[in-house]
Amino acid sequence: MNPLYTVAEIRAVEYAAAATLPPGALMQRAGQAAANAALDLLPLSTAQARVLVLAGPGDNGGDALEAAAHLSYTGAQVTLIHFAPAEGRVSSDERQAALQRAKVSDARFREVADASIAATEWNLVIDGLFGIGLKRPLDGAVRALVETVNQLRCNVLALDVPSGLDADSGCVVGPDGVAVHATHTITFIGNKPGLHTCDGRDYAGLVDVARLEIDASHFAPASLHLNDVKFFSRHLQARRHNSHKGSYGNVAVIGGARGMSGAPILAARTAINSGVGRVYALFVEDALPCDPGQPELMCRSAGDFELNTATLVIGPGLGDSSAAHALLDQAIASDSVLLADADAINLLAGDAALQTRLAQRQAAVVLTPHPLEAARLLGSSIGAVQADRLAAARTLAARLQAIVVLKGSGTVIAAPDGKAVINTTGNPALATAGTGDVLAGLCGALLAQGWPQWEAALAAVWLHGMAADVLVTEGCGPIGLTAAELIPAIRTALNRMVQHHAR
Ligand SMILES: NC(=O)C1=CN([C@@H]2O[C@H](COP(=O)(O)OP(=O)(O)OC[C@H]3O[C@@H](n4cnc5c(N)ncnc54)[C@H](O)[C@@H]3O)[C@@H](O)[C@H]2O)[C@@H](O)CC1
Ligand SMILES: [K+]
Repeated sequence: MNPLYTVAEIRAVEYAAAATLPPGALMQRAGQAAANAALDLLPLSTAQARVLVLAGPGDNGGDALEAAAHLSYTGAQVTLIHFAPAEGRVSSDERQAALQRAKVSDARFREVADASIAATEWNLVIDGLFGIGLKRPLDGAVRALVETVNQLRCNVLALDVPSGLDADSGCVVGPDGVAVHATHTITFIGNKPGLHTCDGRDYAGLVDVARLEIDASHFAPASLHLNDVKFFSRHLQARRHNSHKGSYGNVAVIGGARGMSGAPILAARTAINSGVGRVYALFVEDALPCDPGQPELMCRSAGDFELNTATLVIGPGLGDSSAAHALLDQAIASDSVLLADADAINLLAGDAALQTRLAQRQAAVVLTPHPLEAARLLGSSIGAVQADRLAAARTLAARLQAIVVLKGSGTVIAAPDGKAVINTTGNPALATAGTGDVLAGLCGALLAQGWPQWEAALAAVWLHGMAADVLVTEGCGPIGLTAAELIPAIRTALNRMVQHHAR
């Protein structure tokens, strides 16, 4: 189910597989797969197609050379920019063989200066500059070339990884780095986390995996996957006729410092629209008498509530007052399932003893930090969290013995045992105020309806992103989508999924 592999794991598979195959077989298969992917992106009559192939100094360049030779035999007009290995470095044997094949093909080798890159109407660019062997930021002539290619308006097919992107972390390498902006990526042997999180989604475009016919026995079990409905679909249960509101749990959202009452309202509205039997909106200060837009919510002062009677979603607009701190303390001490978001995470970051007690809780805990909140908890910086989002989420999950949902492009969900998932739904419409409150309310709703914490987190993140994706296709975003608009879209997505999956 959509496993993801680190560079070290891919190298191990490659090493084991290569030992059982004729020399060069994997590169030849990669080149053939790349050519096939390129043909899918070209006009039917390839004779007129102009293809620019960039071949770097390593084996990623070898894949590009193989692909260039194949494409030239289809009649495409292939221009090849070839970077030889740096002085003192030798080509692998398979790369040398690929170079010979490209040289005897109809592909035309050109220097960058003679290729009229910016002035030509290319049908496709193939990026085979660097793959998983990238070691440092792109600079010099290669950087200038990538900047020129990024100005072109045609499709760009990256081989294995868009050059300049780190395959493990999804970061563009370097403080002021550049990377190829691909519209499509064909990645080899196995899928890679860096194509799906941090900058990855912006640079990789549509990702396809070419396994290169490697036998399954060479792959170790993966601890990292892309999110998939199959991971949580068995919890999408049809409702029984003989049920009542007590059958679907209680959620209490705790937050709403002065001036911040919208945050718990958004979370609470999401919870009631996601199927919870009873939802309380609890305010640390100045409780609203009711929510006229959602009168089903019970609005109360947080201090008067018996915390053991509901799944607790604490944090939206909670603030950092001593009353807020005391509420978090009591919530952690309660026996209830607990989701901590936003200000609850900030308060936790400043109180090591509370973190220890959170880690020792018997009842389930889910945390939903964005990168800054995660950085506060880790005592690091946003830059450090984003540089390795998987490590940040896994470290927090292990330390706090909680499911951690590290939000952002390619949200990472991590468990204390190290397993992790990267989400695939969602889009930049979610980069607006209140969407985190909606996610917290949705996840709390699933927890209150009896979902285990891991599956609740996976489903909540998936549905939240899917609702945004549907709204964008309807023209409600990505510009100007509001968090409240997600709520009915989440309800529709949840009901459709239950209709589809439940027995
Ligand atoms: N070896 C094999 O069996 C296979 C390799 N494959 C391809 O090989 C790739 C990995 O090949 P390599 O390990 O040679 O690595 P790359 O081709 O990604 O690049 C490594 C080369 O680039 C240099 N380099 C790294 N960063 C640089 C930078 N910023 N500026 C200038 N030079 C830089 C390195 O010194 C090295 O010479 C994969 O991504 C994949 O595309 C595939 O063909 C599958 C099979
Ligand atoms: K590449």
